[in-house]
Amino acid sequence: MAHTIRWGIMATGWIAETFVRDLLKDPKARDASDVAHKVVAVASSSSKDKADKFISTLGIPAPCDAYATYQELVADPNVDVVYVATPHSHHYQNVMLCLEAGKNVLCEKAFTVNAAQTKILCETARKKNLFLMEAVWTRYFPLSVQVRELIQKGEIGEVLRTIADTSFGDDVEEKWGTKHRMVNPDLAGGCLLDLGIYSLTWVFQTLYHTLPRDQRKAPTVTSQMTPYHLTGADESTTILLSFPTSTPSNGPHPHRSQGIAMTNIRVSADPDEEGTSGPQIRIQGTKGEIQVFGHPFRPTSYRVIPKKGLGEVRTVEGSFPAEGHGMFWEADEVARCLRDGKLESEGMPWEESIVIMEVMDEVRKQGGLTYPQKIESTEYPLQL
Ligand SMILES: NC(=O)C1=CN([C@@H]2O[C@H](COP(=O)(O)OP(=O)(O)OC[C@H]3O[C@@H](n4cnc5c(N)ncnc54)[C@H](OP(=O)(O)O)[C@@H]3O)[C@@H](O)[C@H]2O)C=CC1
Ligand SMILES: O=C1OC[C@@H](O)[C@H](O)[C@H]1O
Repeated sequence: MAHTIRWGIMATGWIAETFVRDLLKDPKARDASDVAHKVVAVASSSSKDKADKFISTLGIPAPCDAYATYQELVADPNVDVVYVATPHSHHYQNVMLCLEAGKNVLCEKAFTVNAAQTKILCETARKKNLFLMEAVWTRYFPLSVQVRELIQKGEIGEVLRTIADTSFGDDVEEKWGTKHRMVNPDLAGGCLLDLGIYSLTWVFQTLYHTLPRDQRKAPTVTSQMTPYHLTGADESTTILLSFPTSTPSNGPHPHRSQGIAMTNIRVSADPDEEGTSGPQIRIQGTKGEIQVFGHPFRPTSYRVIPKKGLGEVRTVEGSFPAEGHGMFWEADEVARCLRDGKLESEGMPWEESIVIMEVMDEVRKQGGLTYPQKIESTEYPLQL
């Protein structure tokens, strides 16, 4: 019998729509018979009409309540878990609202504006015995799980370097202007928090998460940031991460590993959108390399290249069952965690979200990027 969870959706923007479309797909199409999803409530801070329209446009089956405030959503006793899909500037206030009301939460990336906010959210969830997860959906792709398993099995030896590039070649002024959340400092805009997080995801899930917990150590960070001339938010950021020595499971000598995480919204990592530029992620070990193709947030295939004489090159294609976007895998993880009484997901533990937020804090410090005091604040409640 499938364990069904009842979702409340906070906000009706682009990603909320994409996530809900995936929630409505039949789990059997992705071989998930143990969990199921229902969308029972949607809230829009703009108007009830907007929530109603969201429900009808997406064809969410009745009963599904529409609310004109987020407060009403978190007070709904039918909601098991809230999906927070507001801009990152608002995550701290919105997640606190959910937790204070006793709701479990899946919150979009970037989790918060800074690490201090993330720490308080995790502490609050722990105290209130509630589930909380940063929605880093890519980690739950079968492709990501397979890549992590290959690394842990020693397929490419000791992994010493990961290079990841999440970059869009946009006409920034034309496409994003000054008000869009991608570039608007009032909404914690900039490519680091929006896209750089995926490059960091690949660095962390290959060089950090694959180690036993007691060997995961925060990296040192060196970085460069280029501000967007119209708003000051970053339009380009490059980070060099150096992970401290850990005892390798498959090699005799302790080594440091390095990650290079790049993001840019003015030059693309895949200009012709055909993959001609090669992989956007390269994971390099002493016995070979794994290359990952497609956007780092939505990878489509990977290639294992053993060192000469150690085996054959092989390519593994991913797939998106039922023509989904790929967000249902993280939703299934939430359902399983709730079913099993877990407060956090092993795939994206609180501790790792905090370390990654600390890295981004340090990168912003080095690059001189600060956001308005209101959205950096840990005060709650605060009207933004
Ligand atoms: N996992 C992924 O692949 C993606 C994740 N994201 C993340 O999701 C979040 C939302 O992004 P996205 O859906 O693209 O953003 P949108 O601008 O499309 O939607 C954000 C929604 O948040 C609500 N909102 C509440 N307060 C504000 C405010 N002050 N300004 C703007 N919107 C507000 C609005 O919904 P309402 O009026 O209904 O309350 C709005 O529609 C971000 O944190 C982003 O990083 C985004 C894209 C992809
Ligand atoms: O999380 C994201 O992934 C997909 C991108 O298009 C989007 O800008 C970003 O927020």
